[in-house]
Amino acid sequence: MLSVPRREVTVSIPLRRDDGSHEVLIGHRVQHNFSRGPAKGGLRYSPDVTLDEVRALAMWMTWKCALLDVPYGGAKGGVRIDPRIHSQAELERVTRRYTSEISPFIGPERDIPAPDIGTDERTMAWMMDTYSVQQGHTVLGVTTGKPIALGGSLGRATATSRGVAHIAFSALADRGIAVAGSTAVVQGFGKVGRYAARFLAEAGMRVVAVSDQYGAVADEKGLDIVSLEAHVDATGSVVGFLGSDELDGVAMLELDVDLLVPAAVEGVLNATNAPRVKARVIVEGANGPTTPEADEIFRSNGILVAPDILANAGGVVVSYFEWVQANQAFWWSAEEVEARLATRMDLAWRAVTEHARRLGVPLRAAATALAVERVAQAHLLRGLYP
Ligand SMILES: NC(=O)C1=CN([C@@H]2O[C@H](COP(=O)(O)OP(=O)(O)OC[C@H]3O[C@@H](n4cnc5c(N)ncnc54)[C@H](OP(=O)(O)O)[C@@H]3O)[C@@H](O)[C@H]2O)C=CC1
Ligand SMILES: O=C(O)CCC(=O)C(=O)O
Repeated sequence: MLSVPRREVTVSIPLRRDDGSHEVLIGHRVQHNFSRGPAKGGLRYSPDVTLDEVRALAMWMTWKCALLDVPYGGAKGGVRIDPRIHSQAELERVTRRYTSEISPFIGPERDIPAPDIGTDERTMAWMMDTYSVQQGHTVLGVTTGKPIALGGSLGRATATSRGVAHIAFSALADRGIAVAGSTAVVQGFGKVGRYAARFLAEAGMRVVAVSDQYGAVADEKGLDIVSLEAHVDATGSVVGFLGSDELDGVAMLELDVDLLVPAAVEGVLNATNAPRVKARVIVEGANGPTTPEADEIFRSNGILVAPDILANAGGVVVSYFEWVQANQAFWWSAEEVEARLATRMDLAWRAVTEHARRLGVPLRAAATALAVERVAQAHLLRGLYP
């Protein structure tokens, strides 16, 4: 039961473009597991989305939620669309139609979407509104990652990156590397990469290179992340940042640094480039950035890899906090959110490293084993054929 999704929904989404033409898009929502509670996971807008990718991402959500002990199963959604070539009005129409199509399967007690690649708090607001209109009343708990003014939680926008930074500091300490003065590279400058770079720099690390889809920029003295954020807001890319050197985004992954944070897409660390990766520690901000072949190479080369289901779990932890707050209509301070997030990340880091030592396996195997055990236990306690 754990090796296959419990439910998969594929929908056709007719879109009227602003110029009057029409196209039909494909969307998916895969619910991998409900044993520990409602399904939970992001919604991705990307031209590369496939059902198989969404299946894998949904399964990772199940393990992530179990590892961090949030009371959810796992799900993921995807629409095959390039959000960069569509207007806001078109994206709104797509989001509303996709939500209508999947609305029998979502809800605060069923499945709770959140942002992922290519979606944001506005997408979650449209989804919440569409679902609420169908229900006849406002249902704040149907999505997370919403705007603060509409039932979002303080700290959700930065939560994944805070968790990544938290795990990065623990992993560097594990390798005896002092945070202040050490070097880092961050791939991806979106919702996760941008704040991860900011938090690493704030802690005194030299972030020597970052990238996006258009290329990479580098500065061996350490990039000024606050100015870089302003440049990205103004131009839409890291490329062309004043005073930086241009670099190939793939070659950037092979720089000799203490920490590498892939925070973009799957499979970027693979059998081809893994033998050339020189980072001492890799902390997976993205889901699935390392292929199994690369993982094996990192293991034999002594590189410590903090796996995605641990390293990027801060987002779903604060999504859980948002859902709890929305369902109770009682809001926490940013300090409360961040303190609770730090406690959970710390507990998970300790549990995984202790399990890894006990079993004599890498962190990914230990994290997965712990998570699968928890889900299997819940599944069996409900009865073999629930
Ligand atoms: N958002 C969240 O809370 C969570 C996200 N994740 C995972 O983190 C990863 C990033 O998600 P998120 O930040 O939300 O997504 P965003 O869409 O906000 O950002 C994605 C970033 O990756 C860049 N990118 C895409 N392809 C490449 C490439 N080939 N090389 C370099 N950069 C690239 C994009 O570039 P450009 O800006 O040019 O488009 C963008 O900067 C995904 O794997 C996601 O599943 C995991 C847990 C939670
Ligand atoms: O916040 C959430 O519910 C899920 C975030 C997500 O998609 C992920 O962790 O990969």
